[in-house]
Amino acid sequence: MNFTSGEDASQLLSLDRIRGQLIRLEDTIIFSLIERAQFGLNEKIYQAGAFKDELDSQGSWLEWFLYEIESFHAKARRYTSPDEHSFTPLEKLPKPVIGLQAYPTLLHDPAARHPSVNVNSKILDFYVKHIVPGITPPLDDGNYGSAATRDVEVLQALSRRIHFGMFVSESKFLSAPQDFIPHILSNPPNTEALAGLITKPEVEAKLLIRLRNKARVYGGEMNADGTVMELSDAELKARGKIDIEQVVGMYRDWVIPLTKDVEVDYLIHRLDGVPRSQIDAWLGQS
Ligand SMILES: O=C(O)C(=O)C[C@]1(C(=O)O)C=C[C@@H](O)C=C1
Repeated sequence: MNFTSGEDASQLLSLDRIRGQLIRLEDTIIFSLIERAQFGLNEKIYQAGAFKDELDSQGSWLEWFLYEIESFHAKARRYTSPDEHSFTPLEKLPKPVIGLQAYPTLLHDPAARHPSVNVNSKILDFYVKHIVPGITPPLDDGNYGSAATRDVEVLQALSRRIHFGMFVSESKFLSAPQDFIPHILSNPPNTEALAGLITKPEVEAKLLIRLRNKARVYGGEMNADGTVMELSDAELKARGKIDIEQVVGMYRDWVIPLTKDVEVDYLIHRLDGVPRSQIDAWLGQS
């Protein structure tokens, strides 16, 4: 999201605007999966300690890549942007070399910074265990650097998409705080009721249809003369471009559920530090 476009918080937090970002990120995610799918699985790059002599580390080759790339990006202040979350713990990364940009305050700070809304370790886990083996042939082709470079790109895009749940949640909360407050204040917070309030089945259904169509178009092929080749989903998969079912399944089973977890985890802490007078004013709106 361009946070410094000069628009005010209510414009930036419009649900249509945020959903537009989620739709745009679908393109990034599908293209980066297509890029990764060119290479073999290269299982070794995900195994802890497989390169311990070369890297002097017990972590995996991919974790080393994340650390090195994120170290550079941290210097360029990437992780000071409210929609960016590093996979490497922030305290292990270098400080930005230039001053911080002034971002508008869109999120409730204590909720946005709460550790429970950072789901990067879950993203890394499902991506390595379920997505990479689903989209790549089970080969070791030695392209360890190329494969890990693409992995980092997919992971960064997935992380942005899923943590955008905080903006979705803030937008929904501000449009009807009186609906959320009783469930946040109940002891323990009523996570089921909160999940019910943020879930929009019709939006999810449209997303999965759109995603299938996008994956088919972006993974499609043309002849050298530019004519579009009519290929079935199975033929596309056989050509090794992208497995459409894997893309749709990844969103259905992981991306949407984790986005909802982020939304609910953010809401649970949405009233931390908020004065009682403000809560009463919100409740009085009903
Ligand atoms: O668009 C929303 O309202 C969202 O909360 C995002 C999202 C998604 O992950 O795409 C998640 C939950 C809703 O059920 C619908 C869609």
